[in-house]
Amino acid sequence: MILFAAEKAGLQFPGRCEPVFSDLSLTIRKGDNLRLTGPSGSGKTSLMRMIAGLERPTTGRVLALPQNTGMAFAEPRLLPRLSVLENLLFIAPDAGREARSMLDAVNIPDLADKSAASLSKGQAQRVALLRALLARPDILLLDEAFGGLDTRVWQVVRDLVFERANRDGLALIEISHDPARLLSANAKGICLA
Ligand SMILES: Nc1ncnc2c1ncn2[C@@H]1O[C@H](COP(=O)(O)OP(=O)(O)OP(=O)(O)O)[C@@H](O)[C@H]1O
Repeated sequence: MILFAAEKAGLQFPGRCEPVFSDLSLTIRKGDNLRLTGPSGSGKTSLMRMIAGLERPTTGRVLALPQNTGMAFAEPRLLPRLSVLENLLFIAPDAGREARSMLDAVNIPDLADKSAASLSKGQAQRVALLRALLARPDILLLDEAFGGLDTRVWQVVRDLVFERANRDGLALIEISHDPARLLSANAKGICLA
């Protein structure tokens, strides 16, 4: 099943002489694992935003967009005035039981009622991932999302993502400058120059 397709897509921001990328044809199917690579400023995040439907190509065409995307970034972007659980229920109001069980799965069951503003970066990154998963995405987009995690916690996170990927067939798209922090060892690389 095709979740995203672009044909010869290019993206140029207003006021810029050069497009960020051009002539990019890409198809993402259910269950795919992709890694976006390329130097800083080459357009990895911009391409992710296009996959999520947040940027439109300025040349070429997008032929298919996913219905639901989940995104997590290096900066967790939680709502600081809400508790951890409230941040999760904001996305999925009826998923209280699932949210608590996911907090348990990533080793932070005691943080449910803590203020999001009081979390460490690694704790907040885990909550941001759970929020992305609770959106029931077809595609999970991870943009340097796990730099704050120690190896043991990172492995726990990886297990949860793959359990969901196997259950729901979600496609996984990752950006990480550190190959050791890629969840999928079998990800196909898309290199932006
Ligand atoms: N909204 C925007 N308006 C104008 N220029 C933008 C916008 N978003 C990104 N850019 C520019 O597009 C280029 C690609 O940015 P992007 O964040 O996609 O790169 P990246 O490969 O993800 O970089 P990094 O690895 O440093 O995170 C950069 O030159 C950036 O300044």
